Amino acid sequence: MSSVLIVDDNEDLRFSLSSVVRKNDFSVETAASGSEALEIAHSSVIDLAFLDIGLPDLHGISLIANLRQITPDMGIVMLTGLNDAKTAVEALKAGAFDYIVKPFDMIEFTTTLHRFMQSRLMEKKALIEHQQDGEGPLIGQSEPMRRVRQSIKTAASVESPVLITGETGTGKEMVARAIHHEGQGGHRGIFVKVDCGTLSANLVESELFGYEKGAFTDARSDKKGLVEVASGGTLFLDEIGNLPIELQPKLLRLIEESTFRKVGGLKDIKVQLRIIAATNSDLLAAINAGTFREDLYYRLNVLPIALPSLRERGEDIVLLADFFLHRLNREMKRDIKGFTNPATAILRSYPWPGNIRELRNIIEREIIFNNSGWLTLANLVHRWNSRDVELDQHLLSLQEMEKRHIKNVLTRTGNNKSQAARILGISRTTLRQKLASSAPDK
Ligand SMILES: Nc1ncnc2c1ncn2[C@@H]1O[C@H](COP(=O)(O)OP(=O)(O)OP(=O)(O)O)[C@@H](O)[C@H]1O
Repeated sequence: MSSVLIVDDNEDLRFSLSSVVRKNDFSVETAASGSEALEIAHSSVIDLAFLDIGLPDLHGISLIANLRQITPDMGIVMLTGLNDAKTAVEALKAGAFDYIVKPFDMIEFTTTLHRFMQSRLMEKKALIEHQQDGEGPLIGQSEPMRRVRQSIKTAASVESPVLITGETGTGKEMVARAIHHEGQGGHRGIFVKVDCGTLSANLVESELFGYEKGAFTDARSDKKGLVEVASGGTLFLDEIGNLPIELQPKLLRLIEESTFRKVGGLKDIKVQLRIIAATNSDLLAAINAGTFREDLYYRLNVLPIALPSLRERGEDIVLLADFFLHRLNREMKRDIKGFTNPATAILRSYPWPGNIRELRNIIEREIIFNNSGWLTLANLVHRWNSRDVELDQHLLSLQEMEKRHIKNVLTRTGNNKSQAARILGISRTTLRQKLASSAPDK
């Protein structure tokens, strides 16, 4: 939830404006004086402040400068008196986003509030533009996926942390995005992803929490961390098992107390955000190995969602394959008709160690090299390097050979089962069993 600050010495106005802000799903703080406002700005992440021009201790215009020193991109809307065009202009020059002339009605106030929040959302989205892939519908009707959908609904309706587990490529990030979009955060805030596995301990800390000017040699100015960028939205911590142990207490504090400190910072900053973590490693084993804190694990694991592997998802495999084919056809301006029957059988029996990501990539490659209009997945067969799969293949072909051989012998003997059994070297009962198990539809 984004945060709004109302600064006015009139208590009634503070009360009515803050209830309008709350009704619009933003969180709100109020201050009756300039000094109170500065105190709040020091200790909370504020997106937008409405400032009365005539405060008891400070002129509104000087307060703009002071607030902007603390949070350079805080949006400020000046509440000016009638016929005070000069102050309004001064406020805009000092960096205010807009001004509203008193007495104003609540529609004007709400419109200004939304106009600013909308532009703030766009700015934040631009900051993390490179992260916007991974959007799209969550495909799947299998029983395990129905349960996952139910968990997404539950998670979206509360604010507690969520821990998503599952093999690589099973859709952990997609599920995290779905929770964000269905939940509160989706209306107002943004989804910020941090890959804990790709940065060194030092970098993760400043990337996550930001730093203050002078925190280290290169820190020539303050830098916002991703926690602050995600304020009002969702922070997605991917590969949480790789979060350096020395940073784990800082994350625990963020979850438990909703506060953090920038690198080199002396004050605690309050922030409202939703935390979703994901991992494909065994966190309990990491706890035993001393690389993951048990208290953090239990704090994150309030709402666990375990994603099934693709091979456990039955008919979803074919649904997903059709979905990717359809989408890639459109994106690549191709007109591939579908999968051949043997290719569909391969889709169902391949173990998909790389799960949905692997399925998508294979289909994409097949489309690129396809000239016939139907995907055969011929390359996939060659690429199968898993021994189990090869074994499965041989077993399947042996079964097939046995079936054909029995059929041949029966034809030669005019369907005489006793004679056929003798030739085959098996009993009549075994022959009957084999015939039953290789019935035409099997
Ligand atoms: N249910 C789904 N429907 C459609 N596409 C999906 C689904 N689940 C995953 N995908 C697609 O599969 C790919 C991998 O998904 P995602 O990145 O969410 O997996 P992950 O579990 O987070 O992977 P990793 O563990 O490697 O980070 C993405 O391209 C995603 O769009």
